[in-house]
Amino acid sequence: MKYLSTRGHAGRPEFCDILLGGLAPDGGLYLPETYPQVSRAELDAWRQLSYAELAFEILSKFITDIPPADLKAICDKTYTAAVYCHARPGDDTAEITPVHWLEDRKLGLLELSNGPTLAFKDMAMQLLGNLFEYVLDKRGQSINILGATSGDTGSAAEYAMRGKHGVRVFMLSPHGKMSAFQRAQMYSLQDDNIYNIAVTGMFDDAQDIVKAVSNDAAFKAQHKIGAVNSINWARVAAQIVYYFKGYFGATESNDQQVAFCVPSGNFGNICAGHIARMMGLPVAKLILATNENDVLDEFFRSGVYRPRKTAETHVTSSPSMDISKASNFERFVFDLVGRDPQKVAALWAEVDAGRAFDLSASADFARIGDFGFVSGASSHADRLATIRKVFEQYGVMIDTHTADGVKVAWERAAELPAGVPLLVLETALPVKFAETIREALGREPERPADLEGIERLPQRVEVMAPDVEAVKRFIVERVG
Ligand SMILES: Cc1ncc(COP(=O)(O)O)c(C=O)c1O
Ligand SMILES: N[C@@H](CCOP(=O)(O)O)C(=O)O
Repeated sequence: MKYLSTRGHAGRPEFCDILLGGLAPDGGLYLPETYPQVSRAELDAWRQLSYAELAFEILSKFITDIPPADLKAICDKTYTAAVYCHARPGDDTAEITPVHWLEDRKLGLLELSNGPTLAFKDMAMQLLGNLFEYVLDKRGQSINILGATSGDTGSAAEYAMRGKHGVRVFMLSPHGKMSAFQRAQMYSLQDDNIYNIAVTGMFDDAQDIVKAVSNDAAFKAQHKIGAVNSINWARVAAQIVYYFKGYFGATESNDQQVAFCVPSGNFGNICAGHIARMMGLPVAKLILATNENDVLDEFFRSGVYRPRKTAETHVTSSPSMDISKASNFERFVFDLVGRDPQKVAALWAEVDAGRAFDLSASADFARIGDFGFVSGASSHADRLATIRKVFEQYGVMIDTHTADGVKVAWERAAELPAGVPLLVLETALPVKFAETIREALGREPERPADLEGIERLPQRVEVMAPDVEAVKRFIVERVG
């Protein structure tokens, strides 16, 4: 499988090169030259598979430069019940990502947050940790990962990369904007290969720094800079598996369709759903849910993409979705405009100059319905009401991001064809956002025993202005 850049760069790398490279040299994002298709016979054969087996089948379609036996071993090593051990009490722990029905076979949660850091990122990030180690060992190389987090990517990446040979992680987080639990998860790590930098800005400032460093080809090559954010295709590829697993969990036959509602920020998770649908997974609708930072909801309703500036980005009680410039949206727009890299490059020249673009009158936007997206937004009050309602009606405690999803799912469910089950992707567990859970329910969230007292551990973090050169200096001083 060869890959191309959304902005047209001529190289046609294979998977292992883009795993280590992250962003394309022209600043675009990598996508497969064509989306592999899944046949009915494959769907029939895959229905019974475990998560590890399914991941292997799907990833084999995208990764053709790792021998199948090695890829199988990496999937088996990654997806074990011991790693995904934070299941909701009473759920089938052997299944790794079970569906927890709220309304029988109608509305359910796809439990993706049972991994080490209690967020959906773990499912993909644990695989990336093992893929990096495998490829670096084979090539005798090392990598310095520069990442940005609004709260969950950071800890998921750091837990996945701790102790991996040849890997250092430099993670930028928004100073003072994450929950106490999220800060503790990252900043309490004392491993030699983990560096936390809190920037005095929002996630988008941190992500801009990551892209600026990555776009400095000489610095990137000299200091072996890599990425773990969903700008790295490997993250999106690993996230595609969620949708197939969710489909099999929610349906009884491959004649059925399913719908997904996805709490969204950087558009990485739902982008994987879009690709699963393009591969032939029977997905009736992809429902995108935002919080008060509603740039993406605005686009799907109006055709106008208007990234907000830092000062206009709200600090909310679903902080991991406090994103106003969604990196992966570029991947979707590439498909929307007929995979025309010149059009994408022109649109992102506007975005990079701090401006909006408007596709509302274009023939491309006229086809938006073909992609199955609908959207909605949620507020702090909605979040509290949804957390309460789900707890009172179904006895289930959900986190603030999942609550944004459930709120929008309820709003849009009536538009689905009759009999289509709707899964909300559970993107984190409630203990990560205890303050809001207390506000909603007047009680403490459930806390896994192994994460008891994490907020009291000593923390190690460097606070810095959002300055590309300062971040580069920090890296150089540590890697030599
Ligand atoms: C808990 C949670 N929910 C939702 C999101 C949004 O996902 P994405 O950025 O892939 O759209 C994130 C961030 O990735 C997250 O951490
Ligand atoms: N929501 C994420 C930020 C987006 O990160 P990505 O790695 O999925 O691109 C976070 O919680 O850090």
